[in-house]
Amino acid sequence: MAPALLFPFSGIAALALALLYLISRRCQLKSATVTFPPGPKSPKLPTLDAWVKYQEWGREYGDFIYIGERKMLIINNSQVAIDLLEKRARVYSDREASWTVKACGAERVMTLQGYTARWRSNRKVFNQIFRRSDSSRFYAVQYAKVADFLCSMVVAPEKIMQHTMALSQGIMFASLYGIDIDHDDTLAWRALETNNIFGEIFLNGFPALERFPWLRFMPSFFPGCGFKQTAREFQENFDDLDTIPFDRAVNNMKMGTRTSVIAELALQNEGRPTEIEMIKRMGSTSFIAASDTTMSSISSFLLTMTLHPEVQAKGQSEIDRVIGRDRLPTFEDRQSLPYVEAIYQEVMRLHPPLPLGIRHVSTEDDFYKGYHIPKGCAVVPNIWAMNRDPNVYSEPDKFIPERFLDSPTGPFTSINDIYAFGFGRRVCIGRHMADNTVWLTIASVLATLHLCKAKDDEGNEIEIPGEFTHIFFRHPKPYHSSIVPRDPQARDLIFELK
Ligand code: HEM
Repeated sequence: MAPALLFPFSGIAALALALLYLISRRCQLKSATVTFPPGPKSPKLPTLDAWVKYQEWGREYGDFIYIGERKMLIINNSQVAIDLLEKRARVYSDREASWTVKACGAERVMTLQGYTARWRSNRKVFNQIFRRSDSSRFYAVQYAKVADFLCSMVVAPEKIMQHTMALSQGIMFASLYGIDIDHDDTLAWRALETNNIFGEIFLNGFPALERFPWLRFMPSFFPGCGFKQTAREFQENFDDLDTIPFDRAVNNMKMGTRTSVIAELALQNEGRPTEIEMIKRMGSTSFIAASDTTMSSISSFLLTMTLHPEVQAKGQSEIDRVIGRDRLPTFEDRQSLPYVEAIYQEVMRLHPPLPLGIRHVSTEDDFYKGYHIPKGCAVVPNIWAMNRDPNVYSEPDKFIPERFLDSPTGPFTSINDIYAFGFGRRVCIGRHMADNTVWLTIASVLATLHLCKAKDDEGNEIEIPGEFTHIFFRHPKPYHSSIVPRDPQARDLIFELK
């Protein structure tokens, strides 16, 4: 038979097969006595260190736990996360559309948008800026801001937290808008406040509103409507973050004083209001998504170096051997510094800034390992537990960078293996930039600074409890330490850069 004649039959056959597949899948779903994955019945969900509790439940119920009452699946095992969130990304890439998100107008933040055409368009805009192949466009800012950071750490080491936040925020503002901001700039405060509310939105939402959605129609003074004030603050802060830096960047370019990634994108899209809105939102969302996370990773590194002087010394000696003492590390040196890489990997393993990632939501009924996962299920990747899986990591709670040197793949693995950046189609879009910022900071601090415990008036070391925050974003709590240049040569190097 001629191929042209075969065509309609093969089309019909394909259709019939697809139909059969759908029917058999439906039957599969129906015939099964719908067994949900195991999990505690009506548990009280923890608000503090939830990742630890979920890990404990994992020991009792297995690698994935279902909380029926909440339609929530908690994943404690990386292979399960890969199977569902990556291999079945078509089904598991939605986000929760809560009343809280709506009340805050937070659907404009890409991170919270459903798996829709709007999200896809936004992700394309982000990708134009943050794709791996263009990461080098941020190098100059990253070098400059890390150099500033080293100076600040020497000048006022007691303000370690402020400097770390200023570094994370500063890199983002300068990279996108070409603007330098101080940590006390209004925009920096706006971002911090917005992030705090963001944490609240992610964590539990506004419980009263979630329970009684009709409260959204009530005035602010109505009992239970306190959330309205928070929602208003979020919107106002976000409006400012959307517009103030964007306008400054565009003005700077018009005046010919400074160009920037955002201003150039805006120019290319002049007269296209929808695109301009997306670009504005890309800026503010990046800023919010980047600040606490990057700050957390760098803070965790600083704390671990203070607590593990032997690791710090090994990192320093690798840098001295490979690079010498008369310059700072650059991105070109990265592949020659396996121990520094192992330190970076170990920080990201033990201290993921978002221990529970960001929930994905399923858009179809699904079956996995004989269990039913219903449509609309919120899937919580417990990155914290995955990274402490005793079947993958020996002595998982200990900080041992050598584990990456000794692993068959070595420390230079794919960025996709760093679960701290999330999974599948929703994986962190800024991960290449973040990876570079955190690595460069680690290498530069090791090259120039000495971190150790502070001493009291009697010369005794002040113990560091090594505590971390417990809610949503996880980062070290303030502690006392001593930060000084490694020696006069390092001091000169730091101040020469200024
Ligand atoms: C150490 C730093 C960072 C960490 C640990 C981190 C981690 C994460 C995680 C866990 C997610 C959720 C992924 C998922 O849903 O599976 C995420 C999403 C996201 N991140 Fe990051 N992030 C970091 C830095 C950044 C930076 C610098 C940007 C700048 C653009 C950024 C922008 C975003 C955005 C926009 C999303 C939402 C993606 C989406 O929903 O499609 N992040 N990040």
